[in-house]
Amino acid sequence: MGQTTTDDIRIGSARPLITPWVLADELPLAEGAAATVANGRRTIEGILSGNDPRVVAIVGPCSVHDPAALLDFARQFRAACAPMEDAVFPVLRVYFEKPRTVVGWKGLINDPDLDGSFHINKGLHLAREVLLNVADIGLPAASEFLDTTFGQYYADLVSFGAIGARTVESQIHRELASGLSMPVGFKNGTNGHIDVAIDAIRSAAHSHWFPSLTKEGTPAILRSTGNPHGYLILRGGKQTGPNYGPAAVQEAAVALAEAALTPSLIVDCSHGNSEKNHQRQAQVMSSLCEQIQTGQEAIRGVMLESHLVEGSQGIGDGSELVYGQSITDACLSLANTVPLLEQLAAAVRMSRSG
Ligand SMILES: O=C[C@H](O)[C@H](O)COP(=O)(O)O
Ligand SMILES: C=C(OP(=O)(O)O)C(=O)O
Repeated sequence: MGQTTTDDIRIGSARPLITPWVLADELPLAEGAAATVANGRRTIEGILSGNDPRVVAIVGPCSVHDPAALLDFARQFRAACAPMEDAVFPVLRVYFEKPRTVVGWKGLINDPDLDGSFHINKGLHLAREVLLNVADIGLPAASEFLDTTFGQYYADLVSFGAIGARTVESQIHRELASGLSMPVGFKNGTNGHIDVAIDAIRSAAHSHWFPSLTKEGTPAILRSTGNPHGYLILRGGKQTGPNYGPAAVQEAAVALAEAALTPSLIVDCSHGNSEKNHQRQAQVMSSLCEQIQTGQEAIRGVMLESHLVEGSQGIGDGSELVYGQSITDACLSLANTVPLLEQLAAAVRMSRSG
């Protein structure tokens, strides 16, 4: 009789994973792109820490599934924002990792062919390539870090990181954020409570020791120095409902100040704040503009889910998709997003002049 098996009983198969070093060697970061990333980080930090009067606008599809459509969006978004750059700093939402409520497509890295073939090495290549192209267009990128090691493959190309509502309470994500090189936004929890995000900002500001991967792919214990640029993102939630209104924003600003943090936050117009109706993002933006105009200084950033084509579509087998339409959360079209950004720019200008 053989030895009783106790290990890897539920691991069906394994494939080799490329190392971050090999990927960066194949897709290196050139000086021009590095400058775009670094300038983006610096500007976002300046705005969120209250030293730059502009507002950060993080805009783009819920998820990237078609790199060509994302880059098409990026070029049009950049051009549309050019006349507003005195008031609104544009950042492209470039999300590759999707946290699912139960199950579903988990993003371009996990399943780049959209068909359950899970070619993760291909997904990592595509993600890095997309981010290099976005930097070449001249836009800083924002992305959610979900897997705690994937950042090693592409974080050098990201100007703003997000920790999502489903992982904000997770210690390993707080450790990860403590070592990230860019400012990081922490969403309130899916129930809407902001205390967990404030705890996360405080935790990530500290140094941590945690296991990860070196660029060469070796397991290592890393020591972070702590991230002083953690910010709250209000996204509404199931128990509290939306939290973009004047009372909720003021309450959040007070809670940040009480925790000895900069009373500066970002409002996500989508998710719990739109109650998953993408068109309601316009209502959220109107309220934010009114608050900015009437002197609410805590609102330093907004997030909008937007793509070339309004709405969303089912993924099917991935072969018959409408170009430029989301396959995860429904988005506003870029055409319907630009007037909201113009409204925001006008509110920012007005608040500064008065
Ligand atoms: O942002 C995207 C979604 O809201 C998030 O991934 C959860 O999606 P799901 O509830 O459809 O799984
Ligand atoms: C999943 C997301 O948001 P949240 O964590 O707020 O649900 C997202 O922004 O893609």
